[in-house]
Parts: sequence; C-alpha cells; structure tokens
Amino acid sequence: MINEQVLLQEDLKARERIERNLDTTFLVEAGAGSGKTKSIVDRMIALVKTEKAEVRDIAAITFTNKAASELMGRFRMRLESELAGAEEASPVRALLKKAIQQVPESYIGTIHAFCGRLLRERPIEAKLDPSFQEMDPQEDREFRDKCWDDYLEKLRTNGEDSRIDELLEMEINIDDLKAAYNRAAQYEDVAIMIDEAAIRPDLDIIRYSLFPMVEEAALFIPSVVPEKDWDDLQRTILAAKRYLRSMNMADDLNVLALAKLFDRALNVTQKRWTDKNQAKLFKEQFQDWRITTLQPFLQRWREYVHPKLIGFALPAVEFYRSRRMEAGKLNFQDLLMKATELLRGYPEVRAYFGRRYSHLFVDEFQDTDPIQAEMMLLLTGDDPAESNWRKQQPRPGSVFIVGDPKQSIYRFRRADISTYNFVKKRIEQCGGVLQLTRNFRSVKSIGDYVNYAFESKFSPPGQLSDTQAPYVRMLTTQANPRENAGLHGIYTMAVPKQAFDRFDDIARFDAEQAAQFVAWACGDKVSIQEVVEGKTTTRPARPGDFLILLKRKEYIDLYAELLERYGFPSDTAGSLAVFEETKALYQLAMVLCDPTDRIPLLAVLRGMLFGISDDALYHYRNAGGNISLYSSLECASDKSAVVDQALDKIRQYAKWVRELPALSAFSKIVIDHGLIPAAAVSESGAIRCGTLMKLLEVLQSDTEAANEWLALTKKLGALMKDAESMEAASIFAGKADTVRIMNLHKAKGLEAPIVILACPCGEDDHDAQEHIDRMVEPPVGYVTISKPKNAYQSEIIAQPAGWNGISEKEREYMNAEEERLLYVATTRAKQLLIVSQYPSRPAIDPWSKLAVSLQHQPELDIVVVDQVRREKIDAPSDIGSHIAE
Ligand SMILES: Nc1ncnc2c1ncn2[C@@H]1O[C@H](COP(=O)(O)OP(=O)(O)OP(=O)(O)O)[C@@H](O)[C@H]1O
Repeated sequence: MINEQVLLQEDLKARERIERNLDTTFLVEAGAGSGKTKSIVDRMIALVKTEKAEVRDIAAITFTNKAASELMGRFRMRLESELAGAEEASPVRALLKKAIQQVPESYIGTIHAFCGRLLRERPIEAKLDPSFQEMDPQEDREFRDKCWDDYLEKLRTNGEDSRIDELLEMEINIDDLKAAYNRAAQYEDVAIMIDEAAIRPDLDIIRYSLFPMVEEAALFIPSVVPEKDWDDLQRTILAAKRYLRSMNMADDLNVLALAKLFDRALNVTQKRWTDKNQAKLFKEQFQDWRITTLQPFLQRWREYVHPKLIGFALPAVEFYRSRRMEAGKLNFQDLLMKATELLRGYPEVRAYFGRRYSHLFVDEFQDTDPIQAEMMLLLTGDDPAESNWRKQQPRPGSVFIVGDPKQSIYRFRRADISTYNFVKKRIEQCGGVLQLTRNFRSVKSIGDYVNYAFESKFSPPGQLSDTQAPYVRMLTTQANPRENAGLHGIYTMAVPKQAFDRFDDIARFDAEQAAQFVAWACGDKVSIQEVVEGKTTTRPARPGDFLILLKRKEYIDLYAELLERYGFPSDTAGSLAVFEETKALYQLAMVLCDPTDRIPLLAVLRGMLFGISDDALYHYRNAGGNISLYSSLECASDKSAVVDQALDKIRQYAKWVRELPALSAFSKIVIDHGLIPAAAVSESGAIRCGTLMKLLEVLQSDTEAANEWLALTKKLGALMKDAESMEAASIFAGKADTVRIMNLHKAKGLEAPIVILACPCGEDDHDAQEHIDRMVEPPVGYVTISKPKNAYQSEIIAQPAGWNGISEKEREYMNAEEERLLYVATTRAKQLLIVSQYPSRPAIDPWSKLAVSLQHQPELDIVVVDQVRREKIDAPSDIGSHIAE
C-alpha cells in the first residue's frame, strides 16, 4: 500500500507535536475515529506537567454538555492515573495534586455557558442587568411568540395596524408575517438584504396574456367529461373559467391566485380534446407562457413583497430584542453576541480574560457558530489594541482547535465553512495545522470502503474549497475479525418495491428487517471483536452493540416499536413526542380551563381517556342527559351510565385543579387514570411511557406551568405544536444494553460495533431558504420567506433580488453537506455497517448517494425470527372502559 507506513508515521509525529510543542498554536484536523478527545486531554495533561499552564488557566469549549462532561471525566481520570504513576516526592506529583484540586476552577463546557461566565463577571461593561437570566431555546421560542403578540397589540393600540392591512393586500397573511419575523429573528447578527426600490409588477401582463389563452383553449374542451376524466390542463382551464366568472378580476390578488393555478407542469391527453392538434398546441403554449411570462412575473412579485415583509418584521425583531434586554433575559445568540461585543469594545476586558483563560481549547470547531471564531481570536489575539478579530493573530500556544471539516453537518444551525477556512489560514500563518488520520474505531474493511466511497466526493487533498472539505485518507489499524469470528464490513439490506412507494410501508418493512436482524444476531449468531488491554477477544453480540440511524426522525418510534415486538428494549433520541396520551391530556387540560366549552368536553369523552361511543352519548341525550359538568342525570340507562361516570370523574379532576398546584393536579390525574401503566402495555410502550414521564419532568421545570393550570395548558399546547421542543424518551433511556435509535445529527461523536443506516425513504429535495455571506463585514443575509403549500410542500412567497443565482450557490453548500452527512453516517461503525436501500425509487432513499460505492457489497441474508408474544391492550379506547370499571 503506497505510503501507508509514511502516513502512519506522520500521524504519530502529529500526535507527538500536540503533546510537545506547547508554545505552538494548532488547528488539528482529526478524522473520524481518530481520538479527538484523547488528543485534547493529552495536551491538557502536558501543559500541567510542564508547568506551562495551571488547570485554572484552561478553558475548553465543547459542542454539547454531554461532550463537556465526557471531557471533564476523562481529564480528571487521566490526572488521577498520572498521579498514581508519579514518583513520590517528585515535582510532577505536586503539580498533578494541585491540578486535581483546581479541576473545579477550570472551564469545560459549551460556548454559550462560557459566554454566560464572561458576562456575569463583567455585566457593567456588557451593559447588562447583573442578574440576567439565560433562556434555553424552548424558553426563547415562547418568549419570542409572546413578544410577537405584544407587538401586534402595540400596533393596534397605537393605531398603526394599517401597516398590516397594507400587507394583507399583497396576499400576505398574519402567519406569513410571523414567519418573516421568526426568520429575521434568527439572524440578528446579520444585515438582511432588502431591495427597497422593488416596484410593484403590473398584473395586466397576466390579464392580457392569460385570459385570452384560457378563453380560446376552453372552446376545445368537450361539453361532457371524457371517459377517463379531464386531463390536467382541461381541469385547470375549467377551474380558471369558474374563477373568471365568479371573482372580481379587477382585483390584482384574484388575478395572482388564478395565475398560480398554471404554475406547474400540466399534462395533456390529446384524445380527450375536441381537436387533437389544437390540444398539442395548447400544451406547448401554456408551457411556454409559464416559462417566459408567469415565472419571471412571480419572481418579480416575490421580490416586490420581500422588502415589505422583511421591513415589517425587522422592527418587530427589534421590539423582541429590546424586550429581552428589559427583562434581562438572554437567548443563546445574545450570549454570544454580548460576550463578543464585550471583548471587542474593551481592550482591558480582553486582556483580563486573555490572561484568565490563557489556554483555550475548542472542540468540534467545524460546527460551531461563526461568532465563536471572533470571540476566540479576540481572547487569544497578540495585539491588545486590535478590536478587529480578522486582524488578530493568536499568541503562541494560546489556542488549540480541533475539528474535522469532513464532519461539518450543522449549516442549518449557522456552521460556516468559510469562517473555518479563514481561521485555518490564520493558524497556518502563526502556528500549525496538523492532520490526525489514524482511525482507532473501525475495522479495515470499513476503512477501505469509506476511503473508496468518499475520495471522489470530497475536494482534492489539500485543496481549500469554500463548499467542500478536502479528502483525507483514513488509516485504519484494526484488523478485520478472523474468518468466521464475526460478521464484519459493509452489507446492504434492500426493501422490495412497495405499492405507490408509500413511505409508511417502506419504513415498516425496513424496521421489521432490522428488528429481525437484531434478534437473529443477538441469538448468539454474531460475534463482536474487542481489543481489551491490547488483546483481541470476541464475545456474542448484544442489543447495546446496535446503533440504528435514520435520516429523518418521523419513523424512529416505528423502529422502536418493531424492536419491542422482538423483545428488544431501545433508547431513542430525536423522535417526536406527540403520542395519543399527550394529545388526550391536552384536550382534558383545555376542558378543565373552561368547563363550559362543550366542544372539547365532547372530544374528551369520545377520546382515548374515556372512549365513550357515539351510541352511549346518543342514549344519554335521549334520556334527557345534558353533556355538561354542571348537571348529572338521575336515572341513566345502563347504556348511558358510562357518560355520567365519566362526567363525575372530570368533575373530580376539576376539583383537584381548583384545590392543588397545577402540576400536582396533573400528576394525580395521570396516576388516577392509570395512564403510565396503560402506555407501558400499549404498542411502543417503552417510549410512550418514558415520554409521559418526561412530560411530567418538563412541566416541573417550568415554574409557571407547575403552579397555574392555564400556564400548564398553554405549555402542553406549545409542546404539541412544536415537535422540536420535546423529544420522545424511552423508559430504557440511558440503560446500557439497549439498541440505540436516533436521527443522524444526534449521532455526532457516537460509535457502535454494528450500525444500520435505516429507513430508505422520506428524502426530499428541498430548496435553499437562505444564504449568509460571512466573508463581508458585517455579514449579509439573503433570506426568503415560505409558507406551506400543502402537508408536504412549501412555497417561497418572498425572496431577495437575484435569489435564483444566490440559491444555486447555497445548493452547492447544501449538496456538499449532504455528502458530509453520509461520511458521518458511515464512519460510526466499528465492525459492521448495514445500509438499507430502496432500489425501486432511489430519489426517495436518503442513502442512495452511496449506491454506486455499494454496488459490490453483499446483501444481508435476513433470517426470519418469530416475534415475542406479549400482552397488550388492543384499542387505546379500551383504557377508558377499564378505568370506568
Ligand atoms: N490512542 C488510542 N489508542 C487506541 N484507541 C483509541 C485511541 N484514541 C481513541 N481510541 C478509541 O478509538 C475510538 C474513537 O475515538 P473517539 O470517539 O475519541 O474519536 P473521535 O475522533 O471523536 O471520532 P469522531 O469524530 O468520528 O466522533 C474510541 O473507541 C476510542 O476509545
């Protein structure tokens, strides 16, 4: 193998330099499985042992709190083991002892918490209320929503709501305005591009071109419906005719709505027209008109709307910002921006923190917020007077950055490759860029596959591109398991064609195969190779060896459900938390907020909590019963007695709500109704039960919700609406021997002996939504606003001028990131990687970009395994009757 030995030597040298060249600033590009955390710990220990730094001088910034606690744990353990190995009375021993004492004084944590620290020490210079509070993303969302409502209210009270009316006349509704507000609020550090000069496009161009075409084509549509129905163009023309007859076409918005009917490919079946040749001509004519007239027009319209929408949103965002400051509440972005402003604005503060944290470590640099780069250079810069971070150069050895540009997967959360490349160049000038290429994680067959699959996907080695990371060969040193000692390498697992390529069916088939494989493998059929204290051993596979990764989160619970059927517990991350129990509890909470409202009351009676049939309700009404919490039927018939019992129960709940703090009442209801055991024995019981318990925890952490029923109801509503705000959790979460199932972004930094890239469906090809240019000062944002078109698609309703070219550029970035996501996915496996495929329709398969490299990999033989019999309640509504009894 060419140069493999040389490359290994280079890797070794790089690792030595990390520990030895402590006065050199390094950016370490460490490939997958190369032991990033270990290299950080090695350097920290070296700093302590050589007295270059004390532990209290060290700040290490990690991507998540979990990564921070792992780093902290490993650092502490290394200090302890170094101490145990140090000679009695040696100077190093004293240093290590002191270091251990100082561990609590060091900083190891996320960038946001670090900024919080800086700001708490210097609130006056930061112009902050010293008792400011940090808001997590969920609290921030709620605060932002509240500010939006208040802002609209303020406009109304000040008589400024005519501004809203103006926008409503442009086919914009209140939801669109809020979408613009939410979008602009994401980019407070960016100058959002607005073209104030955009002029209103004249809709006469549509009137004069489209109306006559519609009238003419209508003449060739038969008067009776063709045997096989109207074709697309006919249907659209007939709809347009109805529109023209019934709507006021002097109104521009009606014309716009009509024109949009024609903004799609309209198929024509010639024989359904009265004249085939004319039909062919119409097809071409409408298609041509769409491209040459309609689409340019719609583009100009979206450009015209854009400044109005953004212009409305920006003052609302400013209102939200000033509300945060007045209330002393900082969101994550504020923490970064305020801390950077503080360092930028005060040379003495810069110098103070530069001394205080003289050795800065930054992990996962490829995925952090670009403002972090500014902070980092301001803190470590060698010129005390320079406030422009781009001109700063780190002091020798002051910063140690670790990252892997091949694993940058958070562009949607502001990660930015151009900032990464800028910092890399800067460090090249004043320190060194090192490559760690040796991979300790995967066996050779996986390494070979990864190299083969990604060499052509990344940019040529050593070449800096502003969209894609350069390819670096991965050097695996773990041998494959000996023959018959363990299934290893890469396998595919295909799902056969499903009717209409329905996602639900594809996912279910795949989940069943995956569960069967896990069951088979754990039945002593697959051995796992492990290196323990330098010795290679094997042991039977167990559930904890499996990591199932999905590109999208919708189907995570399905995989958990199928695994459960085969008797395997799982631990999920990133799946949606909206189960029937949560929905039913929310409905009940609404009833208890306003018991006079009969509609939710009826829904609760018929829903999963009480499962009362329409028949029973009918009998109850017939017997003179009133569906109300305030009346009870004296002599109900047998059939309707259940209604009375349910109403009694709800009355009882209402009493608890009046008498107890909200969370106590809520918990009592959950227990009284037996929801936790009921969830536990239902389909996906472990997750549903775990999610209910997590729900109680989430409510407990919100003081207002825990005390007040209305706030609790609102909180439940927010959790239902915003799937991002609470993830489902299994009761097995955190237990060691469970199959882990998660979406790909959650798998950052994780590994497992066996990885399944599952669920070969659900891929969508969504358009770019924004593009941020961070190479100019201040950074400029090109932001579009969209609204849902239907359940699956959205349409852009406002866009900045020149968006087509800009969005193409952004697509390049997005496509490049897709490749990196695949790199992250394939590099999680230690011994065996299984890739699910849906060959019948690659466009919907998120893993299909690997198809070419997978061509010669064997397909997994799925051995049919029986499901485990378990007792379960068949219909959720049964729970109600159980309780009623
Ligand atoms: N020097 C080493 N010798 C032997 N094994 C190591 C060494 N360093 C790390 N490992 C092992 O290699 C595996 C990968 O290490 P780690 O998870 O730290 O890699 P990483 O660089 O964070 O990878 P990724 O970026 O892909 O998440 C782990 O199982 C770890 O225990």
